[in-house]
Amino acid sequence: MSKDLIVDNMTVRYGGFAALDGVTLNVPAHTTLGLVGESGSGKSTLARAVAGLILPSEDRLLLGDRPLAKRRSREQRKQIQMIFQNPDASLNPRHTVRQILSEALRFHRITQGRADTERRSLELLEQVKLASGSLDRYPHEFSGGQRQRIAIARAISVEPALLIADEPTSALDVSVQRSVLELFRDIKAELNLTMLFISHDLGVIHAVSDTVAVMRQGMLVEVAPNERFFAQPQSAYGRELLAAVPKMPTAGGAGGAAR
Ligand SMILES: Nc1ncnc2c1ncn2[C@@H]1O[C@H](COP(=O)(O)OP(=O)(O)OP(=O)(O)O)[C@@H](O)[C@H]1O
Repeated sequence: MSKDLIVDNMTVRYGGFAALDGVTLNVPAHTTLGLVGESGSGKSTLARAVAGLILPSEDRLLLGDRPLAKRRSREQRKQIQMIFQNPDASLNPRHTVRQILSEALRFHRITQGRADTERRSLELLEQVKLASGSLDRYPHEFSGGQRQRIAIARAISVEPALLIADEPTSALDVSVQRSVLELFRDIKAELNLTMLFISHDLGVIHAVSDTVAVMRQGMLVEVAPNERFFAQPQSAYGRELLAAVPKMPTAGGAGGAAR
């Protein structure tokens, strides 16, 4: 079940340096927050801290009405799944797709028994538009876009409340990027997910986000509804980012079409 994400005053320090400096944001259930900002602004740090992969120095973090513990329980780990720029980060190269999916399904007790796991694995492949024959293949036998689809199948297999995608299309070429963005749009609609979607590419952010958050030097400088941000950014830095894009995609282009 999809849930609101509430990040209240989150700070992450590396030594004396605050990579994340008192970030507060709210992602309502069933919506996608697109997080944009230059390299080093703290986007991945925020994603990793929300996912529980790094420990914030200070914060209050809620998913639904439940605070997330510093040491996450199995249930809490299940509720937040993450997709990385490089799908290989979450795919064991020595495991077939069947093993990758069944391991996640069994660990989080989503399915019971071999037949149930097989049935659900096939459903997942269909959901991410991969052929059923993919189950017996290894990650290296797929293209980069297909591997990202396997990583997405693995992430949604455990029925998360929140999906975090950190530059999930940045390593893909443009045509593949578009089809993976369409997949994100489809699964968000089908599964009613809450999503935190990170990209330095404003076209991608325009395509997937309900709300846009702009990050700079570990702080949020603007949070606005998608249309409003792209029509009239309020922050000087938001205006700078938009001005740096040669030409925004039109309704028929990658941005508009994948919405
Ligand atoms: N483990 C670490 N130790 C020390 N500093 C770190 C560590 N991880 C990140 N940083 C620093 O924290 C800041 C934010 O990094 P982060 O990766 O979150 O930025 P980002 O916006 O995701 O950048 P990019 O778009 O390049 O991935 C950067 O200055 C980075 O050098």
